[in-house]
Amino acid sequence: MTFLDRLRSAGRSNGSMLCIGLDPEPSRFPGALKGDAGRIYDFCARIVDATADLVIAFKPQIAYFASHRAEDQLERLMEHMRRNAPQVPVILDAKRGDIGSTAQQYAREAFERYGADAVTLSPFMGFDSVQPYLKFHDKGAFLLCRTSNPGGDDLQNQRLASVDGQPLLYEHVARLAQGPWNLNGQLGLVVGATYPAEIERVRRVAPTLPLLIPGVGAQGGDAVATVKAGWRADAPIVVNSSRSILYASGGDDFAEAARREALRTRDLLEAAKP
Ligand SMILES: O=C(O)c1cc(=O)[nH]c(=O)n1[C@@H]1O[C@H](COP(=O)(O)O)[C@@H](O)[C@H]1O
Repeated sequence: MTFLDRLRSAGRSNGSMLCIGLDPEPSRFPGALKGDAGRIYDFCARIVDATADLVIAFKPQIAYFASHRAEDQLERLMEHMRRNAPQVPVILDAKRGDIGSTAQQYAREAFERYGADAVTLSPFMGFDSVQPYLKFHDKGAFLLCRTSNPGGDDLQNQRLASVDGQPLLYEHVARLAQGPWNLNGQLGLVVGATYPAEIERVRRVAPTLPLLIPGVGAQGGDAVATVKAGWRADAPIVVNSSRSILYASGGDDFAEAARREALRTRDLLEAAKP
């Protein structure tokens, strides 16, 4: 089964395009867990167990684990998700990007060490920095295209006078991912929910790619406009929300509160389908 098949299957069975981002920040943990980096696994596993029937994917962000020397807890969490939510694909958010020989190591880290189904990558260093990930044929890779942050403008919105049609840089990334770089149909794109008009422009260039769309919830992206701009019956969109779900409650009911917020967000997204 390819990554895209797994994504479609989870989207169908859970009736969802919501992805929950696992960005554990111990200082924001509730009750007895507060401040305890040794409980990152416990916190995330509770969230996963409370929401696995509501999501199209989970997206752990590697920095939230590595900065606390908690890679072992990320390994345990990946195993936990494989065991308890095997139908839900896991996107490791690592935003890697390096020369081929180093990229091979990053690919092994994501797909062999952590067993992720897909990874996020920066396309800045070009095709040979992406290719090592594509050798894992059943895995996926999302290339940063039009990111959700304001500084995304600095480079991604530059016009490329040297390329036919003079596209913006992010449109060129979308064109490469839809066409020549997508050797085995493993690529997707990251576009921010904070810029729905740009999602529409990306969709014009990349009509069939899966889109990972972070920025609803804490970053204030418009969930309804996002779905209207990006949703296609045959190309899944994966709309990520992290903080507003993880920290929906600061109390011991955090998992139940996360479930309520996930349900609300899932239903809001589903209702916006054209
Ligand atoms: O690749 C990403 O996931 C990503 C790309 C992007 O353009 N913007 C963005 O916020 N993200 C990630 O998505 C998550 C957003 O978290 P919240 O703002 O708390 O929902 C974080 O893990 C970010 O690192």
